[in-house]
Amino acid sequence: MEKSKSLHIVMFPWLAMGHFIPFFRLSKLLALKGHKISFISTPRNLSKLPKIPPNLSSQITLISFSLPTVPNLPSLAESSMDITHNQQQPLKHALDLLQPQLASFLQSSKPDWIIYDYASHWLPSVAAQLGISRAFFAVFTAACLSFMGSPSTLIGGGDDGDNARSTAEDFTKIPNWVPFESNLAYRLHEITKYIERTDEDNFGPPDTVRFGVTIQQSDVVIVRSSTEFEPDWFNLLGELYEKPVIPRVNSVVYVAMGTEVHLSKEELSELAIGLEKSGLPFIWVLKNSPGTGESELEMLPNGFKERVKGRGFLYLGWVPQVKILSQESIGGFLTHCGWNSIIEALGLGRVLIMLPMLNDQGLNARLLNEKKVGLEIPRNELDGWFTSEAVAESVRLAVVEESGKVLRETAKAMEGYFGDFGKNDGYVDKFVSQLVDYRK
Ligand SMILES: O=c1ccn([C@@H]2O[C@H](COP(=O)(O)OP(=O)(O)O[C@H]3O[C@H](CO)[C@@H](O)[C@H](O)[C@H]3O)[C@@H](O)[C@H]2O)c(=O)[nH]1
Repeated sequence: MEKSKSLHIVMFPWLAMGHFIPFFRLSKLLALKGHKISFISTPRNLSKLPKIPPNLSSQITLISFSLPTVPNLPSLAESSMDITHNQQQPLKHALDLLQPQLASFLQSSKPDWIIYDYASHWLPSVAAQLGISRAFFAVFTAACLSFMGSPSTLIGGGDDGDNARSTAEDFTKIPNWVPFESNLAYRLHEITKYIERTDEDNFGPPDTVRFGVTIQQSDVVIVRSSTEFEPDWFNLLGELYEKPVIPRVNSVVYVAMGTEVHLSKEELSELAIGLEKSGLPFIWVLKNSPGTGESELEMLPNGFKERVKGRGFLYLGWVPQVKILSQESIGGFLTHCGWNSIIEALGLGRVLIMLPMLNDQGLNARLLNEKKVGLEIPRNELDGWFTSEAVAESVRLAVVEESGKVLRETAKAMEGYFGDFGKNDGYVDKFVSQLVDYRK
């Protein structure tokens, strides 16, 4: 198995403890997966971070930039903790002046990704010009982000006049883009404090614009919350942002049936409705059907794509499967049980939801079922028929329900067998030496 490429990822949180901590935790999780992290902040902020665990010290580099001095900001202040509520804007002024240092760091180090916060709204375009992939890591709930609205609402002006908010009262109303019952709105006293700006606060754009531009110019938005906890809000957020919104818990189901299996229209439909009923986010790889010339995407039930918008991502054609499976947010793999796919998934400790169709796949499924690294979707033994309920229940059990915990843990333990590249290297060495001996 090819090891997924080790990435160089730059992290740049907003200057606040409530932001460094989740950014640092995410850095550790990514470093544990073998990726290199450059964590950028200012000297006093970096000194407040927890110690980097010894096993990750070679993976995470702390990069210190001095915070430029600006009017109205106390000299030693480097984070929101060090200042009053009214000094937030000067702190953002200082942050904005870090732009040239960030730009030259990115230019010289050429990372694969940069993960940033809402305040550095100038950073996505700097990264884009350098060809660096961009993720906004939002340390807020999907409900709060949905309440704030789409990037164009946040940026305001132009084409979004109807949704523009100008007075504090506007924030006490449930937004008209929320399509379901909700009581999510501010109380007047809460918002008055938030939108209050003092005279010296007029440097740089307001937070709404910082958020809007950051979201608009990112490739993906990572949300530090869970889709099981707030499924409706995650759905809405995907629609508002029109880009992948990745929850930070492992609940995304990756669905792929290899290169040879072609499902019938009826099977595709049952699978689609099952994924919809599961309520979980999913990434589904679809193929062209050589027989009919129709693609699987065209064969999906009417209205399905619209109903799962923002939660279900459908790809037609070839995708980098190992790269997708290695994403932190993947919670399970709905698979046809092709042996390559199984090795890849278990090498990354992903629990399996099995739907075998051809060749060795049925036997693979029996073996894997016995090993308790996943479960088979219940079928009619004679004709193989499965229902959307069976799909939804199996997916939920494997990925999120308490009763599936043992399957998830057993699958995770398989990383030791299939994901140990050192061991794999050892096998290859042994194999090569056997080849040499045999030739003698
Ligand atoms: O969009 C795609 C689709 C596939 N893959 C890769 O292609 C390979 C597919 O292999 P596998 O999962 O084994 O699926 P199939 O090619 O469908 O499987 C055939 O080959 C297997 C190995 O012999 C058998 O177990 C199966 O029964 C047989 O159908 C894997 O490495 C995937 O990661 C991608 O990277 N991107």
